[in-house]
Amino acid sequence: MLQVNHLYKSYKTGNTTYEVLKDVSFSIEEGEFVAVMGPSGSGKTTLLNCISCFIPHDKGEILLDGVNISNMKEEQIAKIRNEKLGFVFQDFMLLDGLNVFENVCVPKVIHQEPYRQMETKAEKLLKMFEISDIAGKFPAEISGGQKQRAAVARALMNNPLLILADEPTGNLDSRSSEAVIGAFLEAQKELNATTFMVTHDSFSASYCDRVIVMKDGTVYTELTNNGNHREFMEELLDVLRKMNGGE
Ligand SMILES: Nc1ncnc2c1ncn2[C@@H]1O[C@H](COP(=O)(O)OP(=O)(O)OP(=O)(O)O)[C@@H](O)[C@H]1O
Repeated sequence: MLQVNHLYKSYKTGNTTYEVLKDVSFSIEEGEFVAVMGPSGSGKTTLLNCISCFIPHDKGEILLDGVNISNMKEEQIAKIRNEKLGFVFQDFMLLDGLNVFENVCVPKVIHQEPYRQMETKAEKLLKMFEISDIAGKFPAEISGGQKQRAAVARALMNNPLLILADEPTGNLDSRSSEAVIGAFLEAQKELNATTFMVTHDSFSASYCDRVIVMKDGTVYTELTNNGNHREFMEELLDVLRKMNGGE
């Protein structure tokens, strides 16, 4: 589904060039839920922004369902973002003037989809994420966990090939985080959704199939979940501790 091959990205500040991604390679299969973790400054957001086509990379390639989306033209990028990718952000990015139902429908409105079709799909997603009862409420009237579940529903409206989530539980307490991770897992189970999530939260990451750990702009290691999320969380915490120089 997603293949990242020998990706390099640097930022220029004045005369200085900072290499942030250095030969990053990995792949994600269809239907996988994968997290990327690592210390602050290790390049996680930069990696996500390159895959999202928000910023160009210097070298290497990014293949989405076999199509090379590296450094495409602006129009093509917009099409990929609208049709192939779904986004979930740390601060929800819901539109304050629209209710939950309308927010979830936004991607379909952009596509000018017939109302009845759009309504059926939105209702299905709201039900799946247990937010049907708040469909008529506005973002200011609902909890953070409910906002993020609405954002996950919105990301799924166009049946994207890949959902990109940037710290989706970063602003949530542990109960709400669990509900949001539950929404990603439900999307995986019911819709075979593929999700790539940047997170600092080992608890959330421990529900993923795989975790890619980054350090200094490279892939430090990849860990696979054996199905026991408690054991996986211990394993993750252990690797992060060791990487940070503990023991
Ligand atoms: N636009 C930019 N211009 C210059 N340097 C940047 C820019 N964006 C990020 N950086 C630098 O690139 C490095 C990697 O940043 P990035 O945000 O990708 O790391 P991260 O792993 O996501 O960190 P965090 O966990 O703190 O969000 C950092 O040293 C950062 O200061």
